[in-house]
Amino acid sequence: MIHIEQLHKKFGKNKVLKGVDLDINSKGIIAILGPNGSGKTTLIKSILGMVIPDSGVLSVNGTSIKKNSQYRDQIDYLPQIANFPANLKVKELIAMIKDLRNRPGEDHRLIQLFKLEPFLSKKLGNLSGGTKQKVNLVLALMFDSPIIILDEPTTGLDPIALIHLKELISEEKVKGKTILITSHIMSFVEEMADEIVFLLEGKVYFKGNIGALKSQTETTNFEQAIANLLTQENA
Ligand SMILES: Nc1ncnc2c1ncn2[C@@H]1O[C@H](COP(=O)(O)OP(=O)(O)OP(=O)(O)O)[C@@H](O)[C@H]1O
Repeated sequence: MIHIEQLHKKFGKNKVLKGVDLDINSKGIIAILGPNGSGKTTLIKSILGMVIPDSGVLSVNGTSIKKNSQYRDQIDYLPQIANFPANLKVKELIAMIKDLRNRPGEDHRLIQLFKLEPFLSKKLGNLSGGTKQKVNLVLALMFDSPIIILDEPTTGLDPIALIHLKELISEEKVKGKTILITSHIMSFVEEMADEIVFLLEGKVYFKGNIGALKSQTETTNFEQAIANLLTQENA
């Protein structure tokens, strides 16, 4: 489904990805974890064609993504920081994105779920951070694509919205989708993820399920297991 081989990316002298090898063939929820600045967003953006790697192989569904943009229609993406045009109204942005993707979207259900009706005629620049994130989620989840990539989806959400988000992600998983998620909220990851990919020093340092991670790091506490991975690296 997603095949990555020896992916390298540097920004100036900053070598961020230093030979990432990663195959994602399974359906379900894959959490991409790693310390701040470890290259999670860079990796995600490389898959999306938003960052051009310096070298390496990257293919989605068997087709190299080089000079190819068609594959992106198979992916729904939630960016970590949504830079919405401040003067646009929420309903105008939703209509614009539906128009751009030229596909019907399930926006009404998501608007209802996140109780966004009172905000539809408000300008994006006037919304709170959490409300902006709910709009971000509507835009990412309203299309029915087989691959979903969510960069820090829980940011700013209140507990009710977080419950709805978890339900939505679980529904997509049941439909047989592949869902890549980055998050620093370990309780969220432990509850949701089928598989962990841990980036460190520009490479995939660990890939496996939570049980394997816990046994490798000799702890039953997930947060501690992640901390132990880092200590193992420094040992
Ligand atoms: N467009 C860019 N130009 C220059 N440096 C960049 C650019 N994008 C990312 N970087 C650098 O690449 C490194 C990795 O950033 P990235 O956002 O991929 O990390 P991350 O693992 O997603 O971090 P976080 O957990 O903080 O979100 C950082 O040092 C960052 O400053």
